[in-house]
Amino acid sequence: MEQKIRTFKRRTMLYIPGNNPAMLQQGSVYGADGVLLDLEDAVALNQKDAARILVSHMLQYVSYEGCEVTVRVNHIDTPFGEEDLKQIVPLQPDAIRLPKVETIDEISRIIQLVEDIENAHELPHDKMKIHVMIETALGVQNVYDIANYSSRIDAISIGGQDLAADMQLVKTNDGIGIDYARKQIVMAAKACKIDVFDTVYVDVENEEGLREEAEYIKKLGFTGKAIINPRQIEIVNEVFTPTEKEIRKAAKIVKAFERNKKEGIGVFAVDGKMVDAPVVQRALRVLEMADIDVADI
Ligand SMILES: CC(C)(COP(=O)(O)OP(=O)(O)OC[C@H]1O[C@@H](n2cnc3c(N)ncnc32)[C@H](O)[C@@H]1OP(=O)(O)O)[C@@H](O)C(=O)NCCC(=O)NCCSC(=O)C[C@@](O)(CC(=O)O)C(=O)O
Ligand SMILES: [Mg+2]
Repeated sequence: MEQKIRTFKRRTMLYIPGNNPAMLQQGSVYGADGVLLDLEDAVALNQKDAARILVSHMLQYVSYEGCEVTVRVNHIDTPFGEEDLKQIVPLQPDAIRLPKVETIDEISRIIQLVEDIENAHELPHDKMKIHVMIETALGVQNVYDIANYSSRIDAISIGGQDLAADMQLVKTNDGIGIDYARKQIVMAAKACKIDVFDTVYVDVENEEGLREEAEYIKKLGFTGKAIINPRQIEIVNEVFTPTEKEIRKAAKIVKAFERNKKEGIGVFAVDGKMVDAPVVQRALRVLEMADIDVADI
């Protein structure tokens, strides 16, 4: 299977309401790895057209340098979804994020429409990536087939607020109700070798709670997390950035691996712990996340 894991950082993706010019203008200055310009649930129904126009202007005239720019469009079956795609796709943001995808039929219709629009504008099909959001019980059941549908899908994410609503549960800070879905979605992403993003943490004032949740979802295997406020960036970035200790350990493993490889040794011990190929692979990932070139260690 084609290897699709991205090599650059995607720790934090900051949602910005698509009808808020000030927030849209300054969204990339806070240090998030990406911005999510939102036409969907952050925008009231009577603001949908205005938001689409504003986001289109921002994509053309604001420099989001250093940030991955993703636009979340409305669902294809709403009165706004098709027009969102018609206006946004020609501007080719780095990615579009598709909310509440539930079936292969939906994803196939959306990708067909995206590619029809690209054809009409003589645009390539391999530049703008597609992120799929899983936000309903049916979506969770179909997640692997959806994620695996097209090589343009390079990330999936869980929408915890909508999923909790669909499951008719009260979303608690410990995330128990959506835990199965988180794990299922991570596993589907890993099987497809694509990135996977966690849902937002809505309690903006609760820094400790955010840190705990970020640490938990990192352990589950998430690539990063959607966030809603600039104050959340530093905490999540920190959790997803390797510590000095982790970097030193990873460098030691990789160096030992290089030494042993020359002598034909594939399994050995570092500080009393067995090291074999998967351990080396994880150590390399730590160095990659810390922006350290193996040649420099
Ligand atoms: C939460 C709050 C109201 C708090 O307001 P506050 O007023 O207390 O904010 P303050 O901290 O005081 O702001 C200090 C300074 O930062 C600026 N500033 C704040 N937020 C900024 C920002 N986002 N972007 C750029 N700038 C920002 C602000 O303008 C000010 O600038 P300045 O005046 O110059 O000092 C505000 O942040 C906000 O609206 N957030 C975005 C909410 C949003 O997009 N929701 C939809 C996406 S979720 C969803 O749909 C669920 C999901 O689909 C998703 C999934 O999980 O993926 C699912 O189903 O789960
Ligand atoms: Mg949602």
